[in-house]
Amino acid sequence: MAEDNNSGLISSIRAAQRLDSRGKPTVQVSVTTGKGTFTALVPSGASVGSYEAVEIRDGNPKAYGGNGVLMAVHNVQHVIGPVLIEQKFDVRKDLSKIDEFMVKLDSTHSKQKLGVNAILGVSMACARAGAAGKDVPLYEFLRQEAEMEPSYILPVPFFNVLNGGAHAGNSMAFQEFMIAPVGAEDIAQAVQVGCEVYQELKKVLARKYGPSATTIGDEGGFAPPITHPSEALDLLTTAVEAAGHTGKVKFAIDPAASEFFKSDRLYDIGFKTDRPHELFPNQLSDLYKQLLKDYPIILVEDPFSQDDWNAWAEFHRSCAVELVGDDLLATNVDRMALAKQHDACNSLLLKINQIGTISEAIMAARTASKFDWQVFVSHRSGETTDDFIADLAVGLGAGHMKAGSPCRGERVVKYNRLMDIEDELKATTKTSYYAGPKWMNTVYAPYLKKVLYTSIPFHRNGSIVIIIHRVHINRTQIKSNPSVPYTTAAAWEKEKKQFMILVAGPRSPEEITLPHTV
Ligand SMILES: C=C(OP(=O)(O)O)C(=O)O
Repeated sequence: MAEDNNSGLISSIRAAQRLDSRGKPTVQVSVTTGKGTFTALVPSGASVGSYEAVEIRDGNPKAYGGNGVLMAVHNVQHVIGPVLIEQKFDVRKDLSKIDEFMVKLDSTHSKQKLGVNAILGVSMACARAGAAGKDVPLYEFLRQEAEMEPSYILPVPFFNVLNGGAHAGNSMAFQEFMIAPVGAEDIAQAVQVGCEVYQELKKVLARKYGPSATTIGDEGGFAPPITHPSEALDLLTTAVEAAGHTGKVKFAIDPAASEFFKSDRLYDIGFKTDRPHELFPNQLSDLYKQLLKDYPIILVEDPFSQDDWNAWAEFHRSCAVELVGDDLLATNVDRMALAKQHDACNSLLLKINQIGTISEAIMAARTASKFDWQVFVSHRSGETTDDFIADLAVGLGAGHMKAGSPCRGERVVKYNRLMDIEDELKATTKTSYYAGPKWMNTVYAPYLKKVLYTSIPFHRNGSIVIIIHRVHINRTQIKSNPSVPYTTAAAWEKEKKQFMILVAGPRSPEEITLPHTV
């Protein structure tokens, strides 16, 4: 019994200043229990939204240009650590209590007193210690914390292969151009497809712009000398074709529009050049709609600034695409409630350091489910070699995750972890599947009433295809059995009398025509 207690009780919490992928200091936290010592590293963003929790930097110009995090390290070791240990929390079952305790200890809305970089490190390390205490993998621990179904969805990886915006020194205003191998069979194949397209893209860029165009941005994507988004999407189209993966790969964009929003409601997509190119929200919206028409884009993140509610709502009303709120939502349930009121989006970008504790991130994911939104798990541009978010994406059954390009250690560590999890799950009798079209339930829109968990809706032959993993029927949550997907209209015809399902991704059933075969 004593040993059992030791598995969950914290005996020490230590912190140290380490580096992130931009060579900027970050916080490392190590939590020790009877099961060992469990360490976590905290990520950091560049395009940081106004509603994010606040990280503490020392501001001493003589050390790391003011970016040191010794104060946050001090807060972990001398403020949070001692009182948390005193509480005798059991990390196996008390993660939400631990997180709540730290939130109260900080007492500010944005965690600016102790620093989100201090609090998050403790929360992550405690989750790891909790998993070890329960003798389960981290994804399983997080799944239980989130009270998810006991089946495992391996997320579609969204590789950010062309970088712009605040993440690269080129003239491209839009921050991210992602490829999503939705047509792969499993994670291993998705990673292979992503890598093959990435390598072809490198050759295409070298041929077109010379070898210097293959230098990379903060997230490991290339940063060629291009300015218009259609140039980027043409390059992706060519690379996908050259890699022989046409049809298997869809695209996603993150303009990160708060970065080029000007106070007078204008967006300047020339902001990285000496020639301003200012657009009103409706003009920017038209540009996106044209891109959606011309390319197989299945997801758009932050197309407008974080407070431009009208632009978000209008775009959401008029476009059948996964519309993700990043700066807009800041992984914050209050912001999510506001967005729901405005009907501004249909998907949550989930970044753990935007909110600052794992329990609050899980609550944001659960709130997204309640709203019938998608959850898109995300890294930060200033990442670390910590692979925590791969387990989180599986634990939450999020269906998709972005962690940059398949290049640079801090990015590939997440994709490698997903492949490890997949291998591990395949070796068990547990139900697991890749959130790609192999498991697609293709159904007729008029019969769709409420989907709780889908993968990303995507276009095929001019129609929108939705993968349904979990649905609500008369308020009862049921799982679609992944081994028996509704692959034909006839199969669905049989089931539709029992199932009333509502489309979560696209705007409304009326706007959708679905094909009836996979
Ligand atoms: C990952 C992103 O970048 P950053 O971490 O700089 O916010 C993003 O904007 O989605």
